[in-house]
Amino acid sequence: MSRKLIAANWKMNGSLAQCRELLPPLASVARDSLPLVVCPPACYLPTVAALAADSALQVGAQDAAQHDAGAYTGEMSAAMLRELGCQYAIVGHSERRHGLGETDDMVAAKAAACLRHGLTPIICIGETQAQYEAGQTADVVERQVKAVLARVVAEDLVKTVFAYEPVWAIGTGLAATPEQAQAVHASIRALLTQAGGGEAAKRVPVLYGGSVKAGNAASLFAMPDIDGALVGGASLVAAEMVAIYQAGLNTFQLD
Ligand SMILES: O=C[C@H](O)COP(=O)(O)O
Repeated sequence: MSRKLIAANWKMNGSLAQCRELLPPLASVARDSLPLVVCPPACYLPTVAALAADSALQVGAQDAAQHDAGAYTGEMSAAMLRELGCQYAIVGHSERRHGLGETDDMVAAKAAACLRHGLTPIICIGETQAQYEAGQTADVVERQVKAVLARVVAEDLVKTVFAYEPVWAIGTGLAATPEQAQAVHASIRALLTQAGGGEAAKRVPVLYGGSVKAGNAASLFAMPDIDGALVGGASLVAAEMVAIYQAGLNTFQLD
């Protein structure tokens, strides 16, 4: 299995009409050799799963509860998301960490809940602008990765995906340079090696997110430790998302 992967995070955008407009072009280009995961708002998951059904497209949620069931109004469990047709769930997106107060430990618990129910967690990590300017990127990323490692055993680590998303690059049009992102990705890979041995380092995709678009995707994908992208704004434009995916098909060495 290739460790490359590209995911679209629609955030709180879209409509039923947009699902019907955005899915067919993606379904027609998606290949098994490079997983393409669409993460719409939860209410559109059944529609997106139905539209993806006869293609190689895969479906992901934007969040998953840390608990399996109970009195947690508004939450959706990993098992429920599986029933809706999800194979993946994003956890720990910075908009939830910083906007909704999710802690490192909550994010790690969400990743563990996904793994208990056969969902692949796409675990987001990354420093804020203030942390970046204070030279704290390496420490922040290490702390966020280690919180996950404290809850996920090495055997399960190979079933995860990490996404490095510097908060200052999200939705700003100011992507990290390929070299900046590569340096952080290499440090994440080193942490995975320490925790899970060579197997985890070899198999866990480490995606980059933050202002990825058709124009910069290929240069990011050319870096040895950048295994794909978690795309926000550009994923709402079918032609952009198709072009980003095609940059992956053209740049990555796929099995
Ligand atoms: O999950 C996606 C990221 O937050 C990136 O968003 P963006 O591509 O709009 O910068």
